[in-house]
Amino acid sequence: MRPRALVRSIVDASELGEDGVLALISDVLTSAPTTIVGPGDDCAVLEVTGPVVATTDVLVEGEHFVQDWSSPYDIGERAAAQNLADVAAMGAHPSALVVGMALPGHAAGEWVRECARGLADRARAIGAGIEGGDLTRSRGGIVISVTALGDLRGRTPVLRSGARVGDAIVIAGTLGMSRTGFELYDAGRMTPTGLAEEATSEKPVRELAEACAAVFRAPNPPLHTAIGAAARLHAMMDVSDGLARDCQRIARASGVSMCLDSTLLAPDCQRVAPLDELCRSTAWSRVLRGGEDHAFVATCAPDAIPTGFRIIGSVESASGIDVSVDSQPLTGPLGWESLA
Ligand SMILES: Nc1ncnc2c1ncn2[C@@H]1O[C@H](COP(=O)(O)OP(=O)(O)OP(=O)(O)O)[C@@H](O)[C@H]1O
Ligand SMILES: Cc1ncc(C[n+]2csc(CCOP(=O)(O)O)c2C)c(N)n1
Ligand SMILES: [Mg+2]
Repeated sequence: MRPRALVRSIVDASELGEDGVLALISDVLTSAPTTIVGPGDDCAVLEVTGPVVATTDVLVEGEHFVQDWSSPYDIGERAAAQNLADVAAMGAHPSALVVGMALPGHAAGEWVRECARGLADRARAIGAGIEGGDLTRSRGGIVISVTALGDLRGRTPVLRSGARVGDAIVIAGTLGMSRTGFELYDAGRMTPTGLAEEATSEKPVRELAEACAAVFRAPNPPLHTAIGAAARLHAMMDVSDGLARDCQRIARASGVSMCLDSTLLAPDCQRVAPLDELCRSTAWSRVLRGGEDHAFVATCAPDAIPTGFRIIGSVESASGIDVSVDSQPLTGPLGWESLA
């Protein structure tokens, strides 16, 4: 099992200095074989052919992760995963990550190394390198900013604006698990050593809670499934803010209505429902409005569902209602609102 405790004692970033921290993580940051100049110079130099996709996501301590809940390795994996999911959601192959870290002076060098290891392991698993970054001081909490680049390999990008009337709405990956994990941590029911003793004694429920907590700490979206399906998909995005909110983004970008079918989402609800008593919202709400599993929601011709995707609804002509469930408009918040 990975070390989950924050190791503060070894050597502080302020003692190590920028060059010292860089030296500490340099062997962890593996560059891709095709890279011309990796970490160490003013810029990386990458071999690129054709269009490049580019995306950035910023993770802020207290907003996106909490050190009491997540290990530095988890946080590195999460930072990589959510950027890799954005690249895959365009139908592109991730090729490079560039990582900025703002660290409080007391952050342990070992913390940074573990975080870098999480980043590098996830990047390597999909064939991408960590090609550079920046280290600076933060007088607040830790901030990690990841820029990801990807290669379309001759394909056209899969946009949010491509959904067509008559398409099926399809999904690959889990829904509601990250939100369930978040609610368990937030209520103090999930602790670094597992589900609090008094929460439940049923083993399957404990295992489910652990699985949801793991998805919250570091989601594992099916990147290969999304990239492999791209040629058949008309529109796609990764679900970061909630299924309903992200369907609304596709609806608005494509000028269509996204009609979800609750019976087709029932398996997702049933998966997380055993934890209802320990959560503050219902399984249905966690599935519909919870984000951060980074599942892929897409649309495609109903007779051409790609491997690894399943139908959850249909695309209909714009009715003034962006997202409906069983023909009823959704009321209340559709998902996470970052600046609220
Ligand atoms: N500060 C900014 N400057 C320029 N463009 C931005 C800025 N912030 C967001 N955007 C653009 O707005 C769009 C939506 O951004 P958003 O961060 O919501 O992406 P997302 O993939 O939907 O969500 P998430 O950040 O949860 O992955 C993206 O195309 C993004 O590049
Ligand atoms: C400590 C803590 N509190 C709440 C959440 C939930 N959360 C934060 S950002 C976000 C959506 C994407 O936002 P952005 O657009 O900022 O990337 C969600 C669902 C969390 N991960 N950690
Ligand atoms: Mg996205």
